[in-house]
Amino acid sequence: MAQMFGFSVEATDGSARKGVIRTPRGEIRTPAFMPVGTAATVKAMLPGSVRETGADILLGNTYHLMLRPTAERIARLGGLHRFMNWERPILTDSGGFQVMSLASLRKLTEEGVRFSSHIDGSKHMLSPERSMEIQKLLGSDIVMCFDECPALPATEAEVARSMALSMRWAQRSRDAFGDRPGHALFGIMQGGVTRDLREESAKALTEIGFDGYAVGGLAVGEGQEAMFGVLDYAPGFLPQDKPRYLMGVGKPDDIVGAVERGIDMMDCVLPSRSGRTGQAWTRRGQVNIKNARHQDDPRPLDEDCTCPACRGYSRAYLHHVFKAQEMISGMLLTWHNLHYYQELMQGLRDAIGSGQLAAFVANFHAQRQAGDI
Ligand SMILES: Nc1nc2c(CCNCC3CCCCC3)c3[nH]c(NCCc4ccccc4)nc3cc2c(=O)[nH]1
Ligand SMILES: [Zn+2]
Repeated sequence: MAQMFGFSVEATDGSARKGVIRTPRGEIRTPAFMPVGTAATVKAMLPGSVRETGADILLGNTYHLMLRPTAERIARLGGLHRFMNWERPILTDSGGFQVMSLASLRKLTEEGVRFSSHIDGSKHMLSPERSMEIQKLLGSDIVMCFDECPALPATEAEVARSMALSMRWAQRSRDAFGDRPGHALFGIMQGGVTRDLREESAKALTEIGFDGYAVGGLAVGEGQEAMFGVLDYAPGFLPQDKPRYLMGVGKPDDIVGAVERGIDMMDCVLPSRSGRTGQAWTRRGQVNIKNARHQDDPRPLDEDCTCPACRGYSRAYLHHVFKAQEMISGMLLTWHNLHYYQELMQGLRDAIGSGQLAAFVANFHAQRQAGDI
């Protein structure tokens, strides 16, 4: 029997679930945070270090890799896992979201999106079929449907039209994906902040049938309150025996709130991107290490953290290497942030497993102070 893709829920606490996704390349403990490896690397991290932080899976991207070095070249070299020396699961986004936020001269039609590369201006096209082909060439374990995420502000009519297009593209993605044992295809729910549209989108995706379902169209500027408002009902519209993936989220408190509302997987550039700019996330809140108040501070970022940055260095040192723009600065803070995010996920998994999520969440908020700590 070809090794399959499967999801099992081990425990629940309210709407939250603790589970595991089984893939031929390894297991993914949920709720899971997926570090982002945009250009076939989690910036400033070796793959072994990403694993040491506790990550079971990381993200790749159709848009960036199709432009450079191209999916065909990566396929010729043995696929993305071999290419970037990460043999565990990889999820790739379908490219639609990045085209709309990064490419120039974009032309959106029923067929797909024509655009010019933000790297060298060359002309490209993405469609459900081409996106499936690229993700297959990359060899990703979890493939995302090619969708359209409407930019805000958008009227309800525009959101409805965009959602309908994404549902037609979801069917075309499903048809083009074919039958690939051990590989998964996830649908992406759209519908903005409108309950009826979200329900309609969930129904359409469930009828097509996917191995997992993402909640898309959020974390696009609507704010945490509106996002949680949607998450109060949207995950419940999706099959409860399949993983639910909230795309592009988020800050630690966004993650906690999403898990409470039934989300199993999340990805965000925040911990790595902000780490490179000197922004550390800790259990007691944020530390902007470039702030002069840290230049004589002998304490670690976080006394309770066991990451290399916190065990080997003072805030004074981290402040220094950021001011001096030394490469080690981004390495240490990225490692710390990814380590903190994975520790948060482990805490959430343990709390759900022991029916203590409410207490965990209360303690999470009680420890956090506003401002720079
Ligand atoms: N298909 C698709 N992708 C979406 C994404 C990209 C998720 N990350 C992919 C990852 C692949 C590798 C390259 C990087 C991206 C989203 N990201 C956000 N918010 C991010 C909000 C944010 C948060 C922190 C910093 C910047 C932006 N909303 C999203 C909605 C959608 C969506 O509906 N459809
Ligand atoms: Zn640390």
